This record gives sequence, C-alpha cells and structure tokens, in this order.
Amino acid sequence: MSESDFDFIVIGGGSAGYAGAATASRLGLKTAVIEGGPEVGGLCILRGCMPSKTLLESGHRAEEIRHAGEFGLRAAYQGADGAAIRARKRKLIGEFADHRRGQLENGKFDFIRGEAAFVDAHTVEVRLLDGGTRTLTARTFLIATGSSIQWHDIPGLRETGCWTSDEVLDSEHIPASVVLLGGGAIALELASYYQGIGSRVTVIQRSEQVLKETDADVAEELVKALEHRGMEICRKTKLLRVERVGALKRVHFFHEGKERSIDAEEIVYALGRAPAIEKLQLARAGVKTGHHSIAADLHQRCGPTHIFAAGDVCGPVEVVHIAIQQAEIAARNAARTLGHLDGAMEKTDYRLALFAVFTDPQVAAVGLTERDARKKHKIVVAKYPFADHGKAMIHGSQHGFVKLIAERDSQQIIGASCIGPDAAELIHEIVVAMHFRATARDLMHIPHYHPTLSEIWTYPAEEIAHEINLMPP
Ligand SMILES: Cc1cc2nc3c(=O)[nH]c(=O)nc-3n(C[C@H](O)[C@H](O)[C@H](O)COP(=O)(O)OP(=O)(O)OC[C@H]3O[C@@H](n4cnc5c(N)ncnc54)[C@H](O)[C@@H]3O)c2cc1C
Ligand SMILES: NC(=O)c1ccc[n+]([C@@H]2O[C@H](COP(=O)([O-])OP(=O)(O)OC[C@H]3O[C@@H](n4cnc5c(N)ncnc54)[C@H](O)[C@@H]3O)[C@@H](O)[C@H]2O)c1
Repeated sequence: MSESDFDFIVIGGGSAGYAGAATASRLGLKTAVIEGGPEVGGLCILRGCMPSKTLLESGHRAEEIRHAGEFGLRAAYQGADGAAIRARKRKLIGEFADHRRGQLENGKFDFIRGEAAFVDAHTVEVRLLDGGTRTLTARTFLIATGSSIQWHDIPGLRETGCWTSDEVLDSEHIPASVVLLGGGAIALELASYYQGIGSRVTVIQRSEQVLKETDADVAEELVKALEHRGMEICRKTKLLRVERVGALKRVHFFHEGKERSIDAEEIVYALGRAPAIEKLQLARAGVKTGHHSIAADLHQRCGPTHIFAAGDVCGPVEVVHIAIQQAEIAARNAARTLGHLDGAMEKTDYRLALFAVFTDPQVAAVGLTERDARKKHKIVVAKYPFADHGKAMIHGSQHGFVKLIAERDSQQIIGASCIGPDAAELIHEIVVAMHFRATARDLMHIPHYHPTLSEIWTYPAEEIAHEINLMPP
C-alpha cells in the first residue's frame, strides 16, 4: 500500500527525531515519525545520558562517603548494592521513556513503529514492527537514526566476550575488577562510576591524550585526578589480544615499550560509536555519505535539497543538545523549503559548542579549545586552580582548574574549560557570557556571591583584563 502527502517524514524517534517532528508540526507541516527500535525513547533516555548519570550519582555518593572523615564525620563505605542501583535506574528511565512515548504519541504527528529505508528520494518503505510494510512519500525528510557501537577487530574479543555501555547500564552485577578499552567520554564516565563504587579499574587508551575533544592540559589534569582516586590509566598503548583465563578475562597490550597483560572480571568495550546508516539505502535517495557518516552542511542538508540530517547520524559532535539544535534548524529549513516559513535558511552555529563529561571530577568546555583558538586567533589565556579557591577548599576539592580564553583584539571570551567540582554546571555561566559576546572585563565586573564555586571565573577574567591592559592603572 502506498500513502502519500507528508510534508516532513522523520526517520528515528530519539532526541533529534522528536525535536525535529515537534518543531515541524508546530509550523503546520504534516509530519510523521518512524521509529524502528524495540523500545521507544532513543539513546539518551534508554542507554545513554540518563542511565549513565544515574549510575554515576551512586558512584559519586560512594566517593563522598569514603571522604566523610575529612569533614569530621564518622561513616564507612560498606559497598554497593547492584540490584538497588539498577532498580533506581530502571524506575527513573521508565519514567523518562514514558514521558517521551507520550510526546511521540500525542497525535500532533503520525508515529509509526517500524524500520525505514529509502526507495527513492521521496519514498520510504517501512518494515512495521508488528508485521507487514508501509510505503510513505514526503516532500522533505529528516534522517535522525543515531549511532551504534563501532566494533574494532581485537583478536579473541568475540570468543572471550565483553560488556559495552549497554550491559554496564543494565547489570545488577558489579564486577570486582574492570578493564575499560578506550579513553573517551563513555570509558571514563563508566570508569569513574566503577571506581566510585569500589571496583578495581584499569583504562587502556590508544593515544597519549584521553578525551580528544578537550585541551591536553585538561585531559592531563583529569588523568591525574582519576589516578589519585586509585584508577590505573594506561596511555600510548596498542591492544594485542584478549583471552579468558579461568574466571577472569585477560587483555594483552603494548605499553611503554613492552607487552603487558591485565586480568579483570569484566572487559568494557568503549572504542567509539558509528552513525546508524547501513539499513537506510541512502544511495537510492542520493544522500551524500562520507567516511561511513552522512555529510550534512550547516543547513543540515545532506545532498538533495529536501533531505536533512541531525544528531549522531551526522555529527560533528555526538551530544544531545547539538542533536536537538540541528533537528530544530532542519525542521525550520524544511518548512522554508516548502514555503511554510519566511526568511533565509538557517545555519547551525557551533560558536557555543558545549561538552561535558560527568566523571569525578567533572570536565566541561565551551567554544574553542585553546588548541583550536591558537590556530585561528591571537589569544590571551588565563587559568586558576580550584586548590587555591576558598569555596573549593571548603568543598574538599584538590584537583582541577578553570581556563578562560579571550581574543586579544576584540577582548571577547571565545572559549573556556573547567575541570573540577560541578564543572558541568559552572561552565554555563561562560555559555551565557559568550552568548552575549562578553569580554573578560565584563565577566570580571559581573557580581559573584561569596563564597561560591562560580566566583572562581573572576580570577582568570581579571588576569586577562590586566594582560590586555584594559584595567585602569
Ligand atoms: C553511555 C552514553 C552516555 C551518554 N551521555 C551523554 C551525556 O551525558 N550528554 C550528552 O549530551 N550526550 C550523551 N551521550 C550521547 C547522546 O546519547 C547522543 O548524542 C544522543 O542521544 C543522540 O540522539 P539522536 O537522536 O541522534 O539518536 P538516537 O537517540 O539514537 O535516536 C535514533 C533513533 O533512530 C531509530 N532508528 C535507527 N535506524 C532506524 C531506521 N532505519 N528506521 C527507523 N528508526 C530507526 C533508533 O531506534 C533510535 O531510537 C551518551 C551516549 C552514550 C552511549
Ligand atoms: N558526557 C557526554 O556528553 C557523553 C558521555 C558519553 C558519550 N558521549 C558521546 O558518545 C560518543 C561515543 O563515546 P565513546 O567514548 O565511545 O567514543 P569516543 O570516540 O569519544 O572515544 C573512543 C576512545 O577510544 C580510543 N580508542 C579507539 N581505538 C582504540 C584502541 N584500539 N585501543 C585503545 N583505545 C582506542 C580513542 O582514542 C578514544 O579516546 C562520543 O562522541 C561522545 O560525544 C557523550
């Protein structure tokens, strides 16, 4: 059966897909969302941000209990109850997923459960989850199919078995020892959780720097802080093979010029994710792909002018707020293409790109890294350590710093990083400042309550203002 006449079909009902559909239907576009997963909710809710942050909260609280003595309190950490941690996670995720299902089924657009593939540039065929197929046509499309785990060939891994973030997030068993493969956000957040609740944790990262998205000094400080908590982080490694040895799993790798091996109860594979495009038959629609990903332009178009993409499926940054921003822009640009909205086509603006990692301590950054800023601008950079900041000292924080980057001529803040307590919250002050194109001097003059963690930003702001010679003598 062929049905016609959608203005906007969204493939994928995750964060990007829902945001795109909600925007399009508000603009009066006849919209359908096609969701092919067995569960409704998308990665963020079901197996990404929300479950991982729920677990991390338990790890963080365990760490606080361990430090109770420092604050004059008698408390002893007696271990974690994996079943209770999972039950809390399942309850919260169930509520978030129910809410998302309600939003998708509220009748503002058609919500179709099935897996879509292009037949041609205006037609998709949907293999319905409850059997049969449907053929749908539309004048514009949004591809928002997200990502899946990218498997690298590591000898012995398949036979030995391993966990991915999916298993970690839904297991009631807490392994006594864990080896995490990879040094990205997923590996380090899960490592931080396990370290917190008391597992012995080793991280094996290929290159020298963990968290490639950040500056080297930030990544280095994170390694120092995590190692201080007792974690082993091996960098500049080459994975060789994996095998089972009795009840344990053994990872062989090159490190510091020699072959080493580490035994652990479980291996957690976190070597990256890849765009989920293999089932979409993109060539039939003329969609541009590059290096196994969809090549979307700043209008979120990906080849044909009526096909847009948003979220993990196209990158360049695989985080939720960017997925939502791209999808909303794509929906508005689709409405413009169809004459439902006036004005020039919008472009996605990455000036305020944000990144946060919820390790203990947290890492967060906005705008340009120092590495990229140096390539493009004349800059002034200032840092201030939490170890020298009154409220952070009261807080018991020993590690971390804030870093502010300003463009020398315009004096505008063009980037910032923070590693330390509540970094993912603290960074938002700089997001707002950068949104209004504030200078370091503006930031220095904005009132900050004392004593707060937030007032730490005024120190690098003051240093930059001095250095740019804006301060009165
Ligand atoms: C462990 C983990 C922790 C994370 N933590 C954070 C965090 O703290 N903060 C943050 O910002 N980001 C985090 N992320 C990343 C974040 O989850 C993703 O960037 C975001 O969820 C991507 O949204 P999306 O809409 O692009 O994709 P998804 O939410 O994956 O949605 C894609 C949807 O498309 C469906 N689909 C796929 N193919 C088809 C098809 N052919 N037909 C129909 N439907 C299809 C899928 O079933 C899925 O529901 C984390 C990721 C992981 C794995
Ligand atoms: N807090 C957050 O916002 C958050 C949390 C989790 C995930 N995410 C998103 O999910 C996506 C996937 O995260 P990820 O951590 O899986 O991927 P990633 O690509 O960020 O990290 C993978 C890491 O594995 C390393 N690696 C690759 N091959 C290796 C090998 N053979 N040996 C050792 N190390 C190797 C890489 O150098 C890299 O550090 C990211 O894009 C991230 O943005 C975001």
